[in-house]
Amino acid sequence: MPGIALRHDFGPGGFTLDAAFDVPDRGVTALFGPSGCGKSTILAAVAGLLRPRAGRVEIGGAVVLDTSRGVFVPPERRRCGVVFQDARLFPHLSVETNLRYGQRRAPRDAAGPGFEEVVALLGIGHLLDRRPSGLSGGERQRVALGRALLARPRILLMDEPLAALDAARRAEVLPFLARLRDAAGMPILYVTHALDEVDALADHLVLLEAGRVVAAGPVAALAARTDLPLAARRDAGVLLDCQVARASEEGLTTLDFPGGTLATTLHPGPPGTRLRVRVRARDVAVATLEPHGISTRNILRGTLAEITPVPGTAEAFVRVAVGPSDILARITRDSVARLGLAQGMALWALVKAVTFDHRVVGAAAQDAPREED
Ligand SMILES: Nc1ncnc2c1ncn2[C@@H]1O[C@H](COP(=O)(O)OP(=O)(O)OP(=O)(O)O)[C@@H](O)[C@H]1O
Repeated sequence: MPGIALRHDFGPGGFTLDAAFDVPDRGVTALFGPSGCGKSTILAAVAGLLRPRAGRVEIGGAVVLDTSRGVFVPPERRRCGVVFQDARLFPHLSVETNLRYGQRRAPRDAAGPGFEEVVALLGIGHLLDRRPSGLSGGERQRVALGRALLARPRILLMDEPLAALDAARRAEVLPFLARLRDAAGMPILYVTHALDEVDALADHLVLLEAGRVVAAGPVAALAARTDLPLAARRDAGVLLDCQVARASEEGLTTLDFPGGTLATTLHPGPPGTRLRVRVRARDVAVATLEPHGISTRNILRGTLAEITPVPGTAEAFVRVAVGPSDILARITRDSVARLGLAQGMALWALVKAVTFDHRVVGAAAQDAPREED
C-alpha cells in the first residue's frame, strides 16, 4: 500500500485531488508539476494542516491519518518538519534561539544530528547572534532548515523552499540542501516546479497533473521516458550519475558514467567528485557509422533501443542504449527515414562536450558544499 493516498476536493466543481504514491525512507521525493496541480495541498494534508475527505498517510512506520479508521493525528504530534518559501522565523529571537526552539521540540528518544552538527552542516555558525531581519534570504532559509531538522522530525516537508530567492541565493542554498539530504537520515518530501531543483536534489519523482499522479519512480528513470509531459520540455533529456575520472591538460574533464565516459568543459571538482549531468535530447545527434573527422568530442557507441515520434512535430526521440545507460536524441523524422534507423541497430550518439547542465551531488573527500560553475 502506498505511504500516501489522498482524496480531496474543494467543493463541487472545484479542484479534485486523487493521488497515491510512496515516499521512500531515505532521500528526496520531489512533487513536481504545473501550478495548481495539487502539490501544496498534498503537503498540507501530510502535515495535518488540511483534513482530506479520504486518505491514509504513513510516515516512518507511523500512521498519522487513516480516514477509514477515524485516525487523524494533529499536526503538532505528526513530527513533520515543515519549511516554506518564506522562512517564518521568529523575528524577535536570535538565530540561536530560533534553532533552540526547534531543538526543544525534539522527542527525547529521537535520533538525529545535534546542534553543533546542524550549525556546521548549514554553515550558520557565524549568524547565531543575529536577528532574522539581519540575514539574507538564503541565510534565513538555511536557519529555517536547521530549525526544522533540530526538531528531529520523521519527515521533512519542503514547500518550494527556494522559490522566493533570486538566482544567486538559490545557488547558495542548493548545495546546503544537498548536504542536508545526505546527512538528515530521514525522508524529504519536496515541492517544486523547477526542474533544475529536481535534477540537483531529487532521488524520486512524483509527477502530478490536475490532482493526479501521472508517474512516480526514480528521477533518472522518469527523465528518460518519452511518454511523459517532461519530454515536451525544451530541456528534456536523460540524467546520468557521473563521477569525475580525471582532468586533462586541454582543459577537459573526463566523467565516468555507467556504460561510458563523457568529456566536458566543466570543472566540477577533483577526481571522485560525484555529479548528475543532464544530457539534453536536443544536444544529441546520431550516426549509423562511427564518425571521424568531426569536432564533437563525445561519440558513444550504443544500440538503438526505441524510436518515438514526438506528437504534433516533425521530430522523434531516439533512445540509444549505451551499456546500462540510456541517451536520448531528438532528431527529425526525416533523419530517421534518411538513415534507415531501426530498433536493434548499432548507433553512435554524438554529444557536444560543452552542453551539460550539471549538479555536484557529492564531493570526493571532505564534503564541502560547492557552488556549481
Ligand atoms: N482552500 C481552497 N479552496 C478552494 N480551492 C483551493 C483551496 N486551496 C487550493 N485550492 C485549489 O486547489 C488547486 C491545487 O492547489 P495547490 O496549491 O495544491 O497547487 P500547487 O500545485 O501547489 O500550485 P503552485 O505550484 O501554484 O503552488 C488549485 O486549483 C487551487 O486553486
